[in-house]
Order: sequence, then C-alpha cells, then structure tokens
Amino acid sequence: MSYSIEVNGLTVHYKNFKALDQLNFKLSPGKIHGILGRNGAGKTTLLTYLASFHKAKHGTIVIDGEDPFENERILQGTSFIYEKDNTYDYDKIDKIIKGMLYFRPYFDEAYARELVKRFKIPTNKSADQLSKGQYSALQVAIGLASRTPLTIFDEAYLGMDAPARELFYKEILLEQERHPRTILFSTHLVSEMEYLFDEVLIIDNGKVLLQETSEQLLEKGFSITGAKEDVEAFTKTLEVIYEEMLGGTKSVMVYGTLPKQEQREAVELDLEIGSLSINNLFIHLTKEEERT
Ligand SMILES: Nc1ncnc2c1ncn2[C@@H]1O[C@H](COP(=O)(O)OP(=O)(O)OP(=O)(O)O)[C@@H](O)[C@H]1O
Repeated sequence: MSYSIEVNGLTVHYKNFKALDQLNFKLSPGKIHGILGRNGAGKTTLLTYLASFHKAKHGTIVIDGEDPFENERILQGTSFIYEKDNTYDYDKIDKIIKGMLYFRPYFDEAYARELVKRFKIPTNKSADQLSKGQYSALQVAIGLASRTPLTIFDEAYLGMDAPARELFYKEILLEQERHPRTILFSTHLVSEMEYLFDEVLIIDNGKVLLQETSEQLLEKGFSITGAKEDVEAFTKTLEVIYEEMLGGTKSVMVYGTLPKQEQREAVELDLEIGSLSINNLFIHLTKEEERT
C-alpha cells in the first residue's frame, strides 16, 4: 500500500522568516522520491509538515485523499525517520521493537530482528548506549520494518558507515519490490543515493526549483570528451557547467539537451557523449551564482 501526496500553496513561516514559499507539487504513490536542496533550503520543514507534526496554516496538504493532520489512519501509515528520536532512548532494543507493534499496524517484527542482526546492533544495550552509526541503523531498520505506506527518511543514515549504508540501500530496493510504498529521502549523499530515486524534487530557498522523474532530469545534461580544440569548438555556444583536462583530452559537462543532428556531428568529430549524474545537475542548478 502506498500514499499519494498533494501539496498546494504551502507556505511556512518561523516568525518573520519564510521557510517555505507557496509550494505546489504532487508526489506519485509507490515511488522513491529524492527531496534535495542545499543546507537551509527547507527540506526538514517540508518533511515535518508531510509527517503531520504541524498543521498547515497557509496552503493545503492532502495525503491519500485526506487532510493528514490529527488523522489517525494517515498517521498510522506514516513513518518519519530522522537522525535522533528521543522517544525510546532508555529502552532496550528488544522492547523498542516490541513497542512498534502497538502503533505500527504493518510492522514486521521478524524482519526488524533480522535487520538488527544484519546491521550488528547490540541488542543488550538501550538506545542511548548505541554508537551514532548503530543508532542510525536502528532508526532505518525501524523505518524499513514499519512498512508504512508513507515512509520518510530525513538524513537518518548520517552516522552509518559505507557498508551499512550499502546494506540499507539494497534493502530499500528489495522492500520496494516486496511491499511498494511511497518513500521520501532527504539527503546530501546525492551521488551515492541517486540510483534509488524514481523522482526528484529540488527545493531551493523555500521554493520548488524543479520536480522531474530521474529519467527526465538525466536528459537535461550531458558530458562531452575528446581532443581539446574539437571539444571547445563544439561547445562554444553551449552552457558548459564544468570542465577538466586530462593530457590533451578535454572533458566538459553541458547543461541542456543535444538534438539528434548535433549528436551525429559529435560522433563524426570523434567526440564521446556521456550522461551526467543527478548530483552534477543538482550542484549546477542550486549553486550560489544562480541565485538572485
Ligand atoms: N525553529 C526555527 N526557527 C527559525 N528558523 C528556522 C527554524 N527551523 C528552521 N529554520 C530555518 O528555516 C530554513 C529551513 O530549515 P530546514 O531545517 O527546513 O532546512 P533543510 O533544507 O532541512 O537544511 P539542512 O540540509 O541544513 O538540514 C533555514 O533557513 C532555517 O534556518
């Protein structure tokens, strides 16, 4: 089961500061969404509203067809997983897992225990005795095993080492096949996680900068590599966002699409055309110089 999300005109103020400004977007159910943005862009603010921690004062949020605020059905189906959750700090891991069964109707206890084992989380300790990475792993294990139709991970994996993160990503993809749900990831580990995203929402300065499927986004840029002079001549009128030299070979990243005719010309010039990563495009789209 998975929830759809529709946000219309959402504006959020912290006193006089406007953290979110007229957000409008829809998130498709059953997909993995990367919620990207620079530090302070408004990601956590947005995610806490989607998790119904607060009532929207300006604008509306509709989740699975209903206003989610104080809505028991939607709340039971929503997990918000973040770096530090103080609700169960003094409890032993076993008690925390058992406790989930009371308010998470889809929670799979056996799967949670399997994950705890695979993440090597010591079960004889309480949550506040865990290392930072172990605590994060516990958080993501709970998020995975909760099987909530809307599962939000807000930088929950920060302390986890690379092998633990790799295990988490693999489980996300397996779980998405077994029990598809709507998953939201806010992350700064864009290059590492981008292969997981079906769709990407970029927030910049409290506004939606773009929302695309990963496929559409990847069509917005390309790399071009070849002899220095040929690359420079070919890209003279294009928007080059990055360039590097490797001996006599030049490689550049271009923002924009390349029509078929130009692709053929590039091949004739012996230039190699490649794709850009979502991370490259994200960096380019949100860099300071672009801001007014
Ligand atoms: N309680 C608060 N009072 C005042 N301003 C706040 C408060 N919480 C957040 N902000 C401001 O709102 C903006 C958005 O913050 P938010 O935490 O949503 O950003 P973020 O995109 O999650 O950032 P990061 O990637 O650094 O975690 C920031 O400018 C932040 O300083």
